Amino acid sequence: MTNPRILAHFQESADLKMKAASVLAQPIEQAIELMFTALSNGNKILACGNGGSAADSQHFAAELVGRFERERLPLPALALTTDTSILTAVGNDYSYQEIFSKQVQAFGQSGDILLAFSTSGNSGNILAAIEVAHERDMRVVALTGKGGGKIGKVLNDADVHICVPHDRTARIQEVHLVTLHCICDGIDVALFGDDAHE
Ligand SMILES: O=C(CO)[C@@H](O)[C@H](O)[C@H](O)[C@H](O)COP(=O)(O)O
Ligand SMILES: [Zn+2]
Repeated sequence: MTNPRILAHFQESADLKMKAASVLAQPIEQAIELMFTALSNGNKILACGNGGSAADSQHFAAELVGRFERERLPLPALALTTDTSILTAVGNDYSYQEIFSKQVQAFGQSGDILLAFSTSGNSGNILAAIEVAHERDMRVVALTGKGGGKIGKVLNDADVHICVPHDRTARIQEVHLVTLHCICDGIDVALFGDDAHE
Protein backbone atom coordinates (compact mmCIF):
# COMPACT_ATOMS: atom_id res chain seq x y z
CA MET A 1 0.00 0.00 0.00
CA THR A 2 1.38 3.40 -0.96
CA ASN A 3 2.15 5.71 1.97
CA PRO A 4 -0.64 8.36 1.82
CA ARG A 5 1.71 11.22 2.75
CA ILE A 6 4.02 10.37 -0.11
CA LEU A 7 1.07 9.97 -2.47
CA ALA A 8 -0.28 13.37 -1.37
CA HIS A 9 3.03 15.09 -2.26
CA PHE A 10 3.00 13.58 -5.73
CA GLN A 11 -0.69 14.34 -6.23
CA GLU A 12 -0.41 17.97 -5.11
CA SER A 13 2.69 18.48 -7.24
CA ALA A 14 1.04 16.97 -10.33
CA ASP A 15 -2.19 18.96 -9.85
CA LEU A 16 -0.30 22.22 -9.40
CA LYS A 17 1.87 21.60 -12.45
CA MET A 18 -1.20 21.18 -14.67
CA LYS A 19 -2.87 24.27 -13.21
CA ALA A 20 0.33 26.32 -13.48
CA ALA A 21 0.92 25.26 -17.11
CA SER A 22 -1.98 27.35 -18.39
CA VAL A 23 -1.23 30.36 -16.17
CA LEU A 24 2.52 30.39 -16.79
CA ALA A 25 2.80 29.43 -20.47
CA GLN A 26 2.67 33.04 -21.63
CA PRO A 27 5.25 34.51 -19.22
CA ILE A 28 7.51 31.51 -19.86
CA GLU A 29 7.35 32.24 -23.60
CA GLN A 30 8.19 35.89 -22.87
CA ALA A 31 11.15 34.81 -20.74
CA ILE A 32 12.46 32.60 -23.55
CA GLU A 33 12.17 35.44 -26.06
CA LEU A 34 13.84 37.92 -23.72
CA MET A 35 16.73 35.57 -22.94
CA PHE A 36 17.23 34.44 -26.53
CA THR A 37 17.34 38.06 -27.71
CA ALA A 38 19.84 38.99 -24.98
CA LEU A 39 22.06 35.98 -25.73
CA SER A 40 21.88 36.70 -29.49
CA ASN A 41 23.08 40.24 -28.78
CA GLY A 42 26.11 38.98 -26.88
CA ASN A 43 24.61 39.61 -23.45
CA LYS A 44 24.56 37.20 -20.50
CA ILE A 45 22.29 35.92 -17.77
CA LEU A 46 23.03 36.30 -14.04
CA ALA A 47 21.03 34.04 -11.70
CA CYS A 48 20.40 34.23 -7.95
CA GLY A 49 18.26 32.71 -5.21
CA ASN A 50 18.48 31.43 -1.62
CA GLY A 51 18.48 27.83 -0.37
CA GLY A 52 16.79 25.51 -2.85
CA SER A 53 16.58 28.47 -5.24
CA ALA A 54 20.38 28.87 -5.07
CA ALA A 55 20.51 25.32 -6.41
CA ASP A 56 18.03 26.30 -9.14
CA SER A 57 20.29 29.20 -10.14
CA GLN A 58 23.25 26.84 -10.46
CA HIS A 59 21.17 24.21 -12.26
CA PHE A 60 20.13 26.80 -14.87
CA ALA A 61 23.66 28.16 -15.36
CA ALA A 62 25.00 24.61 -15.79
CA GLU A 63 22.48 23.88 -18.53
CA LEU A 64 23.36 27.04 -20.42
CA VAL A 65 27.14 26.81 -20.08
CA GLY A 66 27.19 23.04 -20.54
CA ARG A 67 24.12 21.89 -22.41
CA PHE A 68 20.47 20.99 -21.98
CA GLU A 69 19.36 18.27 -24.41
CA ARG A 70 21.10 19.28 -27.62
CA GLU A 71 24.75 19.79 -28.53
CA ARG A 72 25.52 23.48 -28.90
CA LEU A 73 28.06 26.14 -28.06
CA PRO A 74 28.26 27.21 -24.41
CA LEU A 75 25.95 30.11 -23.57
CA PRO A 76 26.93 32.76 -21.00
CA ALA A 77 25.07 32.30 -17.70
CA LEU A 78 26.53 32.79 -14.24
CA ALA A 79 25.09 31.73 -10.86
CA LEU A 80 25.83 34.40 -8.23
CA THR A 81 25.50 31.78 -5.48
CA THR A 82 28.75 29.87 -5.84
CA ASP A 83 31.78 31.96 -4.91
CA THR A 84 32.05 31.46 -1.14
CA SER A 85 34.80 34.07 -0.82
CA ILE A 86 32.63 36.75 -2.39
CA LEU A 87 29.53 35.62 -0.47
CA THR A 88 31.31 35.55 2.90
CA ALA A 89 33.28 38.77 2.37
CA VAL A 90 30.24 40.78 1.27
CA GLY A 91 28.02 39.13 3.90
CA ASN A 92 30.60 39.79 6.63
CA ASP A 93 31.78 43.28 5.65
CA TYR A 94 28.48 44.70 4.34
CA SER A 95 25.34 42.63 4.81
CA TYR A 96 23.64 39.45 3.65
CA GLN A 97 21.25 41.75 1.82
CA GLU A 98 24.05 42.78 -0.56
CA ILE A 99 25.57 39.38 -1.45
CA PHE A 100 23.92 39.35 -4.88
CA SER A 101 23.50 43.07 -5.57
CA LYS A 102 27.26 43.69 -5.28
CA GLN A 103 27.84 40.97 -7.87
CA VAL A 104 25.18 42.44 -10.17
CA GLN A 105 27.02 45.76 -9.82
CA ALA A 106 30.30 44.05 -10.66
CA PHE A 107 29.20 41.84 -13.56
CA GLY A 108 25.91 43.22 -14.87
CA GLN A 109 25.88 45.25 -18.06
CA SER A 110 23.14 46.96 -20.00
CA GLY A 111 21.11 44.33 -21.89
CA ASP A 112 22.01 41.47 -19.52
CA ILE A 113 19.26 39.54 -17.76
CA LEU A 114 18.87 38.89 -14.05
CA LEU A 115 17.12 35.58 -13.38
CA ALA A 116 15.80 35.98 -9.82
CA PHE A 117 14.26 33.10 -7.85
CA SER A 118 12.26 33.71 -4.67
CA THR A 119 9.31 31.56 -3.65
CA SER A 120 8.04 34.22 -1.21
CA GLY A 121 8.93 37.15 -3.44
CA ASN A 122 10.20 38.86 -0.29
CA SER A 123 13.89 37.97 0.15
CA GLY A 124 15.83 41.20 0.74
CA ASN A 125 18.95 40.14 -1.13
CA ILE A 126 16.90 39.31 -4.23
CA LEU A 127 15.05 42.63 -4.04
CA ALA A 128 18.40 44.44 -3.75
CA ALA A 129 19.74 42.54 -6.79
CA ILE A 130 16.66 43.53 -8.81
CA GLU A 131 17.08 47.17 -7.82
CA VAL A 132 20.70 47.21 -9.02
CA ALA A 133 19.77 45.32 -12.21
CA HIS A 134 17.25 48.05 -13.04
CA GLU A 135 19.86 50.73 -12.36
CA ARG A 136 22.16 48.97 -14.83
CA ASP A 137 19.49 48.81 -17.56
CA MET A 138 19.10 45.04 -17.23
CA ARG A 139 15.84 43.14 -17.67
CA VAL A 140 14.61 40.87 -14.89
CA VAL A 141 12.98 37.45 -15.18
CA ALA A 142 11.54 36.74 -11.71
CA LEU A 143 10.35 33.29 -10.62
CA THR A 144 8.19 33.67 -7.52
CA GLY A 145 5.10 32.26 -5.80
CA LYS A 146 2.74 33.25 -2.97
CA GLY A 147 1.29 36.10 -5.02
CA GLY A 148 4.72 37.52 -5.92
CA GLY A 149 5.32 39.44 -2.66
CA LYS A 150 7.43 42.60 -2.78
CA ILE A 151 9.16 41.47 -5.98
CA GLY A 152 5.85 41.60 -7.83
CA LYS A 153 5.61 45.28 -6.91
CA VAL A 154 9.08 46.37 -8.05
CA LEU A 155 9.12 44.72 -11.49
CA ASN A 156 8.44 46.95 -14.48
CA ASP A 157 6.76 46.36 -17.85
CA ALA A 158 10.04 45.31 -19.50
CA ASP A 159 10.50 42.49 -16.97
CA VAL A 160 8.88 39.05 -16.89
CA HIS A 161 7.13 37.71 -13.79
CA ILE A 162 6.56 33.97 -13.54
CA CYS A 163 4.50 33.66 -10.37
CA VAL A 164 3.48 30.13 -9.37
CA PRO A 165 -0.12 30.12 -8.12
CA HIS A 166 0.57 28.35 -4.80
CA ASP A 167 1.57 29.14 -1.19
CA ARG A 168 3.76 26.14 -0.34
CA THR A 169 7.50 26.70 -0.86
CA ALA A 170 8.31 23.13 -1.89
CA ARG A 171 5.52 23.02 -4.50
CA ILE A 172 6.56 26.42 -5.88
CA GLN A 173 10.15 25.19 -6.22
CA GLU A 174 8.97 22.11 -8.09
CA VAL A 175 7.20 24.32 -10.63
CA HIS A 176 10.28 26.57 -10.84
CA LEU A 177 12.30 23.50 -11.84
CA VAL A 178 10.01 22.50 -14.71
CA THR A 179 9.91 26.18 -15.72
CA LEU A 180 13.68 26.44 -15.99
CA HIS A 181 13.73 23.30 -18.12
CA CYS A 182 11.04 24.85 -20.38
CA ILE A 183 13.26 27.92 -20.74
CA CYS A 184 16.34 25.82 -21.61
CA ASP A 185 14.29 23.88 -24.17
CA GLY A 186 12.84 27.11 -25.60
CA ILE A 187 16.33 28.56 -26.08
CA ASP A 188 17.43 25.36 -27.88
CA VAL A 189 14.33 25.50 -30.11
CA ALA A 190 15.04 29.17 -30.91
CA LEU A 191 18.57 28.16 -31.93
CA PHE A 192 17.85 24.96 -33.85
CA GLY A 193 14.13 24.75 -34.58
CA ASP A 194 11.52 22.41 -33.23
CA ASP A 195 13.11 19.08 -34.21
CA ALA A 196 12.87 15.91 -32.17
CA HIS A 197 15.38 15.77 -29.32
CA GLU A 198 18.77 14.39 -30.25
O1 LIG B 1 14.51 24.67 -0.34
C1 LIG B 1 13.98 25.19 0.61
C2 LIG B 1 12.60 24.82 1.01
O2 LIG B 1 12.06 23.83 0.14
C3 LIG B 1 14.67 26.24 1.46
O3 LIG B 1 16.07 26.01 1.43
C4 LIG B 1 14.36 27.64 0.93
O4 LIG B 1 14.87 27.76 -0.38
C5 LIG B 1 14.96 28.71 1.85
O5 LIG B 1 14.23 28.73 3.06
C6 LIG B 1 14.98 30.12 1.24
O6 LIG B 1 15.69 30.99 2.10
C7 LIG B 1 13.60 30.70 0.94
O7 LIG B 1 13.74 31.96 0.29
P1 LIG B 1 12.65 32.52 -0.75
O8 LIG B 1 12.32 31.43 -1.72
O9 LIG B 1 11.46 32.95 0.06
O10 LIG B 1 13.33 33.71 -1.41
ZN1 LIG C 1 13.62 22.53 -0.87
